[in-house]
Amino acid sequence: MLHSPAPAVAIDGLVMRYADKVAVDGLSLVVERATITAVLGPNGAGKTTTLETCEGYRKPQQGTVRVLGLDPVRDRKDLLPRIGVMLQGGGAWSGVRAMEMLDHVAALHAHPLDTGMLAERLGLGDCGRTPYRRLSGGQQQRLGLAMAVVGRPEIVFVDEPTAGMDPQARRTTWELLEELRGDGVTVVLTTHYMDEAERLADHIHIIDHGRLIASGTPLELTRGGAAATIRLVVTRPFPPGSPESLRAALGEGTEVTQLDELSLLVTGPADPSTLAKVSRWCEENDVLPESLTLGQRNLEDVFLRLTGRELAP
Ligand SMILES: Nc1ncnc2c1ncn2[C@@H]1O[C@H](COP(=O)(O)OP(=O)(O)OP(=O)(O)O)[C@@H](O)[C@H]1O
Repeated sequence: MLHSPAPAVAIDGLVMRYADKVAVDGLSLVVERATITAVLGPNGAGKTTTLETCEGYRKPQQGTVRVLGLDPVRDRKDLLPRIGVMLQGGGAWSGVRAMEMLDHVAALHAHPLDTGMLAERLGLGDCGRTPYRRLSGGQQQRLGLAMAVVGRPEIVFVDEPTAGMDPQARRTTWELLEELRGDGVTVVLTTHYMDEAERLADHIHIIDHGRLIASGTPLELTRGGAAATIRLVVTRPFPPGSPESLRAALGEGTEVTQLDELSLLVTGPADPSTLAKVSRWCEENDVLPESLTLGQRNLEDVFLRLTGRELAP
């Protein structure tokens, strides 16, 4: 009987603690091969710890982690040549020149990509002789990405790949990640940027407090029939209890989340009847709207609704 290959990543009941701080709290998720999968979550959600466990840098304290069907700690030797890792801090020595570093990493692999072409592709052609510590933040990020992919890995883990990059560099990075997927490589990335996840990812796992709180394609996560948003911004702070009272006024099928003291987000049908109810509620509560904006529900709203927090970097 033919067996289908193991998923790129299979995490089951992972628990990771630092002293008595629980960083990952019973996380289970699967990443299918040849996808771009985004792990989204606010600061401290446990994303980096989870990735480091997949990369074999940390041993699961509870639960199991499998990457390409292998145990990242026990089978490290077999797995290492098959995975690429882009670390948040870059991972290069400060005095080494950019191209020397890339060539050094390439030499560790049996069938590396052409480093000159890869550097050119990522816009690093002009800074090949620049010492690592003199590269801009965005250049260091791109070099980190080049180092992660130069060995033609089957799966690449990229932690916030475009943090600190200008828009042009972000686009180049996205194109490279899409090309890798096209070649059958699995890309697992963490990001704070909703637009990045929405634009790039085939599948998104949202984690918060070390737990999986939602999972799906960008479309699955953002759809919800006529679900849309109304953003109500007011001139004076809302009276206490406003979200609850507005929710009661709007009735079933709507969610109200307070964004800050001057703005509320209503998720639900943004139809004339809901709008009329919002303005009637304003009148009855002596609240003067500064703006009332309609929008389609996006990932940012989904995240906000699930966690009550914005996903600010
Ligand atoms: N080496 C460590 N020692 C102690 N606590 C740690 C350590 N590394 C992480 N933590 C804590 O564990 C929790 C999860 O951290 P982690 O870095 O995995 O989250 P994250 O989602 O990657 O955050 P960020 O988006 O800020 O990178 C946080 O509360 C963090 O403070």
